[in-house]
Amino acid sequence: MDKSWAREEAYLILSKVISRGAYSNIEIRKKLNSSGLEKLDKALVTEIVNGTLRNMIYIDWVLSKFSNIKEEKISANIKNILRCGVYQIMFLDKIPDSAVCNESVELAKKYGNIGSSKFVNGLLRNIVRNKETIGYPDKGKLAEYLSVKYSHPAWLVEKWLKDFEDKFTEELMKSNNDVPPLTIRINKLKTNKQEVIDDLEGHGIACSEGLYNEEAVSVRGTSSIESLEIFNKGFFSVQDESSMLVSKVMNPESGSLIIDVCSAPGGKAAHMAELMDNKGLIIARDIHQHKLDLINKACSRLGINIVKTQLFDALSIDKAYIGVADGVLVDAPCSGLGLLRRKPDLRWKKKPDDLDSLSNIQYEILKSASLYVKKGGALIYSTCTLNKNENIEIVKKFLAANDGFYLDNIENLIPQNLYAPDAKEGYLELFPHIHNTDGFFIARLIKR
Ligand SMILES: C[S@@+](CC[C@H](N)C(=O)[O-])C[C@H]1O[C@@H](n2cnc3c(N)ncnc32)[C@H](O)[C@@H]1O
Repeated sequence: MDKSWAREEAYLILSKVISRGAYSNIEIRKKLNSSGLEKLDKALVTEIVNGTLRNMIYIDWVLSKFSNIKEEKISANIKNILRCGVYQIMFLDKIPDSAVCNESVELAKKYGNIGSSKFVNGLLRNIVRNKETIGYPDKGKLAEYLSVKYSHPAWLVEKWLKDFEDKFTEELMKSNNDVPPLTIRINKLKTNKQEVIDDLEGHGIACSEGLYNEEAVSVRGTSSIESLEIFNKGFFSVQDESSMLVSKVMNPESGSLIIDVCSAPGGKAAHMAELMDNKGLIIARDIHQHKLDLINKACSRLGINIVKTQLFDALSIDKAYIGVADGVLVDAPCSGLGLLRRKPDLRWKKKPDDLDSLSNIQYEILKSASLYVKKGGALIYSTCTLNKNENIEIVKKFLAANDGFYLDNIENLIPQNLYAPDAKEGYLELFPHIHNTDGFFIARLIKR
């Protein structure tokens, strides 16, 4: 297949994501499943789309340094063609710069006009001539320097510089630009780890042990693991190791009653059912019916029948379950700042206001959910974000108003090799640059 076609596909996906707010992972999957691209071309499309999105603030900074036309006067199509071009020039070795310039010019003729194609030609060739000396903004203005160098929005960099040490913030941002590992969770109800590894390796997929969880396997060399027969047979689920640790911290006993108040698409509910040997009852709730359907589909694939889905708003109180659950999981809707390396478009879709509104909802959900926990039962609060106001601050606020709960030492529930300095205090934080997992927060509270 012609490489230029792959790069045009990348530009079209990128335009949809940037200009029309589509989700990059969904658009990439849709396009690649329907196109006749070969494996290597698919990898190139994915790399250009995700790489451009990950590095967009830096790319726009480079463009602004060399463009003689103000950014707001450049049409969206031309801006996106330029962004793809600059990404390939600055970050990819495998495509000659001259080919990138020529193809960007052709795209500009097709999706712009002759005038804009001349502008693209001049601008990109100028960047190619100067690419070794472009550099970054002055390090003296640390927030601006980090924001441009690692392409994170300035408001987020400023926030993290307040919450964490400078070096910690830089390392976190750097690792957000890495391609994350793909991890699967073996379903012990149907198979064992070796059987899955043998099958995957037979398909040319490289496997290695997970870092922390015995049921985890890290896989490389595939973009379509969910199309394999053993996936359809329910032998495994795709899940990051951070998410697996939530169910470990719940530590549900076989035969127990668990209420998962924000459960779709059901990754943790299914994992808890596997840990419970499919015995007991897990009530899995969400406010979206179409998302509950995903849980039912996953459970039926995995051979799980103890998960009962219910459409229910976690902000409401269900009197039928007051004080009866052995465990309640609040895997709260959150700003998702722990997923920036997995979802490259998230960093510029989030706005600072989103964070404040979420923390109120999270607190209210935790308050309602706590009512279902029986004496001695566990209340787990988790998020996939790195924002203290949505994490430990929510737990502290809850404890200040509810002395019937206390934070429980989780040292014996988590793997020995997991760096978790706050485990004794009842919670843990995971960071991509420290743990090589998604960013996560998990706390375990017990009802007195
Ligand atoms: C972080 S996700 C849960 C992920 C899930 N626990 C898993 O492991 O697959 C948060 C979920 O909360 C749901 N949600 C948001 N607000 C809710 C509410 N008020 N009541 C119930 N569910 C809610 C969202 O639809 C979303 O599916």
